[in-house]
Amino acid sequence: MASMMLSDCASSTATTAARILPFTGRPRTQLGLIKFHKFLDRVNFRLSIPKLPNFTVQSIQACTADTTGITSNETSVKVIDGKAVAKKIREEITAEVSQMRDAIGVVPGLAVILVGDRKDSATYVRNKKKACEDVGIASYEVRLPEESTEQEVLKFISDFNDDPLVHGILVQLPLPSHMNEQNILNAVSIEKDVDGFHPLNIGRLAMRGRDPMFVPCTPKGCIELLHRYGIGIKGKRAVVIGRSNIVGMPAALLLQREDATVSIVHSRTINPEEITRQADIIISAVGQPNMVRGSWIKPGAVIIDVGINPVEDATSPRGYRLVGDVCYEEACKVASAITPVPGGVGPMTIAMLLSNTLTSAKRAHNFG
Ligand SMILES: NC(=O)C1=CN([C@@H]2O[C@H](COP(=O)(O)OP(=O)(O)OC[C@H]3O[C@@H](n4cnc5c(N)ncnc54)[C@H](OP(=O)(O)O)[C@@H]3O)[C@@H](O)[C@H]2O)C=CC1
Ligand SMILES: Nc1nc(=O)c2c([nH]1)NC[C@@H]1CN(c3ccc(C(=O)N[C@@H](CCC(=O)O)C(=O)O)cc3)C=[N+]21
Repeated sequence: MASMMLSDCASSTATTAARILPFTGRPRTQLGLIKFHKFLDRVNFRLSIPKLPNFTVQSIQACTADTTGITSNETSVKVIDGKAVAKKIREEITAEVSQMRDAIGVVPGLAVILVGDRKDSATYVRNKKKACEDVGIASYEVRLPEESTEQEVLKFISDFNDDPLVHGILVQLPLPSHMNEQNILNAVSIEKDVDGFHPLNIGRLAMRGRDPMFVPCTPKGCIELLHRYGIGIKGKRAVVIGRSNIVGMPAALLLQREDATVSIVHSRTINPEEITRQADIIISAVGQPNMVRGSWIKPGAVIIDVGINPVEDATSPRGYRLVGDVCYEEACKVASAITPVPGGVGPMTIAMLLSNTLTSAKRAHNFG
């Protein structure tokens, strides 16, 4: 296994570099089965999560500084500030939550189920819980050990489905490999499916004239960014790179609903560069640092970079930093607008989760 530094795409001349991936080996800590939400108000339950995740290192292709042939527009690129937009949305949600509480004495509730002890998942769940607290949404959290059974997870889902205090249920992905993800996602009531991953919600998203109860948070956040920055979608050529159930596929469906003409690039696509270069709007959700180079981008295109890739960085206090799928420095020379990583789509995903939970509570109580 290689163990080298990943360099910035603007400065590296190396052909391979190190990529840091979440540790997927056997967990070191085993936690008992805890039905946490019943005790939430009384028990201050904390896990000790080390700051640094465990990593494995993989070889990847690095970017180089070679931008020959790229039309430069470095002075005019707009950085799409997802962090700032997400903050504004959270403020809007805070106001609505307090209105609802004052008017009918109800606060929205989000239940999060985390199975196993992946450090990245634990961090995401902690961030979601903190975001709920900040806007006044009640959060109920269940942490189950890696070796829990599917039946145990299904039982918690069933209890949350029946719990009137819970308006949204999120099962953190990925699940341990011995569990059937489909069975688990199917079990979430579509009225509480704030992730929008239930097949009925996805199916409705795909159909003309039908509306899902919820739209998946990350793709919804991407579209929300385009809207709030006044970037038109109708009639535009859009390319989505990646076709996962949670990001790429629903992002393509949403763009199509917004009247874009959509192409999807995946791992079997022949000549992805040529297809991507036709796009006015690129949404990349691949998980490969620096895959989308300056030469893949049509001058003036808008880039939404969903990728969150930890790469080694000895100069960072954490020993790593996050980069997207797009070679940011090269893209800035060609694109008209781009989301940074971090601070782009990530904070929007959490804001959309809060928004979906609020919508669910309003619907359940016929409020607003
Ligand atoms: N910002 C946010 O809020 C979020 C960020 N993410 C990040 O987004 C990225 C993608 O996540 P996710 O969709 O869950 O990942 P998946 O691994 O589930 O899917 C990756 C997709 O990328 C495609 N792909 C892989 N390699 C290539 C390649 N070389 N060329 C073209 N396509 C390729 C795969 O194709 P195929 O289908 O053929 O295998 C697949 O469709 C990750 O970095 C993840 O961390 C994810 C969720 C939320
Ligand atoms: N059921 C389920 N729903 C999800 O929505 C879901 C999931 N499972 N599994 C994992 C992915 C990943 N995901 C992210 C959310 C926020 C950030 C985020 O806020 N990122 C910050 C950086 C955070 C940091 O610095 O570590 C940013 O981009 O600025 C990233 C990634 C949601 N996911």
